[in-house]
Amino acid sequence: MIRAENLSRRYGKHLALDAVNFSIRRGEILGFLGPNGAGKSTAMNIITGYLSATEGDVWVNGLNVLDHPREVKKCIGYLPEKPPLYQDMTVLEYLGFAAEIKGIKKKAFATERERILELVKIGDVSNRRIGNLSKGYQQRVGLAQALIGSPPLLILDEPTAGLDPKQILEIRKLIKSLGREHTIILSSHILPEVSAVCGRVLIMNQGSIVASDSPENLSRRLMGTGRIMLRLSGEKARALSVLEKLEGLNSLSCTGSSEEGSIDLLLEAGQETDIREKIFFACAENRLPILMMRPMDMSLEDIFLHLTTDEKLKESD
Ligand SMILES: Nc1ncnc2c1ncn2[C@@H]1O[C@H](COP(=O)(O)OP(=O)(O)OP(=O)(O)O)[C@@H](O)[C@H]1O
Repeated sequence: MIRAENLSRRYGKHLALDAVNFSIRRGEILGFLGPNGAGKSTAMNIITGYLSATEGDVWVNGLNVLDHPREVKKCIGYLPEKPPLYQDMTVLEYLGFAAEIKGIKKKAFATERERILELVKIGDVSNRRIGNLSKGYQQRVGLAQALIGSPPLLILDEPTAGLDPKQILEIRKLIKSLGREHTIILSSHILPEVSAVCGRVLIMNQGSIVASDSPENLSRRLMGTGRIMLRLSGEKARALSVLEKLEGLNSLSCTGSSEEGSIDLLLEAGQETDIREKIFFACAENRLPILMMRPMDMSLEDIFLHLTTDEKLKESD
């Protein structure tokens, strides 16, 4: 559905997008995830044709965005970070206006209007002035505008920004349901958002893509069995002397004691190294009963920080 090759964008001297490559299959819900300034909006604006790339190409539905701007725009429903809603118009007036701008005939719009109002659940406010609606409702109106003309591709820039927790859940649910009929790209700097909604995540940082995978695979890949929490019954000094001899162990520390006569330990091995069996046999041979052994999961939050916190970022903090 979308293919981007070597996309770069400079703003003056600043390289906001640095030769990124990605593609999106039809039917995917893809999340652009990254801290502020990572280049998410820039990438989205290039795909939609609102911004030109300094270098590189994007194809939407096989059409080069630069060569076929009108056709490409027709395939895309775009919800910018700050949707240009006219506060003095009623919802219906605004949607009619948006349809007109998209070149959709009045008759065609009239037939899809009810479906869209129903889909984004704004039928009950359709005659109210946009300026009087809550932020959540305004976001729905923005989404309704993007859905006019049934574009196969939806691009949603920070669709839940500024909403309260209840509104966030509702919009996420709505986006998920839209995913049945549309290919969707959404950007977010909120991790739970992308893991809740997206099938695949592109993690961006400082204009580059630092990871691309499903939320589950990202967790699995980085989680590994590298860090293990262990609770043993026995004496601390003896436990440490047995465990520190383990092959493949990078670090060992005692984190306290949560049961009488036991000791809690944190063991770290290399990312790809599974030392659980070694721990078991070493403890068994030395008569140190294992009360608990648990690999420590790396949350998507940890992964994100791991991938996006580098020396450059630390310097600028
Ligand atoms: N019109 C512009 N002129 C100059 N610099 C810009 C312009 N637009 C964006 N930038 C810079 O380009 C970089 C990428 O911005 P972009 O808006 O794409 O990031 P983002 O990941 O969408 O961030 P956010 O979540 O804050 O919207 C930032 O450093 C930003 O300051």
